[in-house]
Amino acid sequence: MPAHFAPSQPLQGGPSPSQLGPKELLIERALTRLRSIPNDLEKYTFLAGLRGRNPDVFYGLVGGNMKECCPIIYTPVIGLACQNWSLIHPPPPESDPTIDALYLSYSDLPNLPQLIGGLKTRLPHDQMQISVVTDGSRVLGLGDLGVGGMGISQGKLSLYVAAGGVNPKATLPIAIDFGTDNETLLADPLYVGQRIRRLSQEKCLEFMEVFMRCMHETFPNMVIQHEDWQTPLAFPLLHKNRDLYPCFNDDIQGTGAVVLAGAIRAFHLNGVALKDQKILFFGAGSSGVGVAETICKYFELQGMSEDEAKSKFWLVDSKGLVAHNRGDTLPSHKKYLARSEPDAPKLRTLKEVVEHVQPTALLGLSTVGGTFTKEILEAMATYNKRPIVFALSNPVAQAECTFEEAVEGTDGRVLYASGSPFDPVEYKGKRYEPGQGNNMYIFPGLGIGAILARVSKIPEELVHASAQGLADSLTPEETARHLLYPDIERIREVSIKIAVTVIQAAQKLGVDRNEELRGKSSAEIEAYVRKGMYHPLLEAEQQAQ
Ligand SMILES: O=C([O-])CC(=O)C(=O)O
Ligand SMILES: [Mg+2]
Repeated sequence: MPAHFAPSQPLQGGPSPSQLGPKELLIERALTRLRSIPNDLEKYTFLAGLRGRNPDVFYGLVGGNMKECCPIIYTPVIGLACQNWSLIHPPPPESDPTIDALYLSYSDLPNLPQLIGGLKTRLPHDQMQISVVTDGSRVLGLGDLGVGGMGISQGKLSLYVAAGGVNPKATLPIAIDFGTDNETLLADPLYVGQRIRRLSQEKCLEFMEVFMRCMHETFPNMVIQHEDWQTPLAFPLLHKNRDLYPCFNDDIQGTGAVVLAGAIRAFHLNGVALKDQKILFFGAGSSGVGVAETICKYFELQGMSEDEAKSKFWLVDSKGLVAHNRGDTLPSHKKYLARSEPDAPKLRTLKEVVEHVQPTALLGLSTVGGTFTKEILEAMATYNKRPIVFALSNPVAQAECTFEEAVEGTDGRVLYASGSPFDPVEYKGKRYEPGQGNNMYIFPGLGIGAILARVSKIPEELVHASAQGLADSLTPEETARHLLYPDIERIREVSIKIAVTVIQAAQKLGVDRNEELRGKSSAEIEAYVRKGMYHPLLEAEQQAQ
């Protein structure tokens, strides 16, 4: 498939929205229409169409109604959209110069310098700020969805705008078609990607090396977010590029940071000293290992030696406890936190490991729904006054347990977070509120901070700073309610706080290139961040960017 551009959909006839009243009225009308649509996928296509036709109204609507709109434009409904991408993705009209989606494939490799270089004149904003790039090989917990991964790139960028205040014109979603190993897509004549098997890891990395170089040469200040790459590509991409370009992997580092922030709160609330925490991970892919290593590093920063910090972690994968003496060859990303105790090879199931370790915290990043059974939850409640249970796999059906199951299994004592949204629960006459440990709390703030500081790269310290910024962003009222994360409706304020923390960390490390911000106080940096943000309700000429 050659590179092609899929611009936003033009309005078909009729008066333009600007003739229909002020933006506030258009937003109210769109919200009323949205609420009248009974089907989730139709709600998604309605909002995607609105984003193309009138970004200000779309972002005004989303920004003012985060709780209601996020589950549609993002997890979980975005998963459904990616699964149905061939039926719903907008066709690429030749004439519209606005680029809303860029598809590339391996056959573009010889022309990448011209193709990417040429974007500079074709894109609507000469200062592109952020791109989210996927190959769709591991979309949420849904597996290989081929070019359907474009939905994720667009969904993440919508949150960059709504939550992080990035100018929508400065965002570029990219899906790279390296084929697919999804049998259903391979057999589907309507599939919009190439119906070929996935290319080798070597070919994908060869392509990505040129891609990253061309992107950086064309847009030197652009932050690139790698999203939903399967583990064997995610780690090499991160390790090869993190010291060369301003880039990060959202599943490894963004998820790592958001879970760390929730864990900092949970460790405080369960009242167990850090040195006595025992953390068990179910799932040892890119997200599981990314989160475990982020929390492990935090323990070191809190004064533990590396070995002591590592001793607090257990990883479980489909073969049981991850251990050096298990008898199989461990992939490199699993080695760092692999155990060595002599009885490790005997522990083959999650239940066996839970009973053996008696963890204070059980974190699920397995993509296998329902694996935190009633028995396991009840066991966690016998070991702990306040058991920490994070069911982080996405979307909803992949969550290791629902919030209701966690509350019932622990008699209401659980400290719970999930990746996808769950409703509050009434149990024995009391109302309980879940936390949503989704990287959406991190990447908009980390990204806008990195963009505004014009960082040359994104070292791990910046990721840790974003987690700290998030953990510090709860209001006294949210803290009193024992919440793990702030209210999602405040996500812009939270992102501003994270951005300031990230900018200051970048200055401390000397990876910032924005001289205008050097020597400024927190309050001055915050004012700068606020001023640099896109506000959908302001007219174009009032926008700073
Ligand atoms: O997109 C989300 O909701 C969180 C995430 O990165 C993933 O599950 O891959
Ligand atoms: Mg992801």
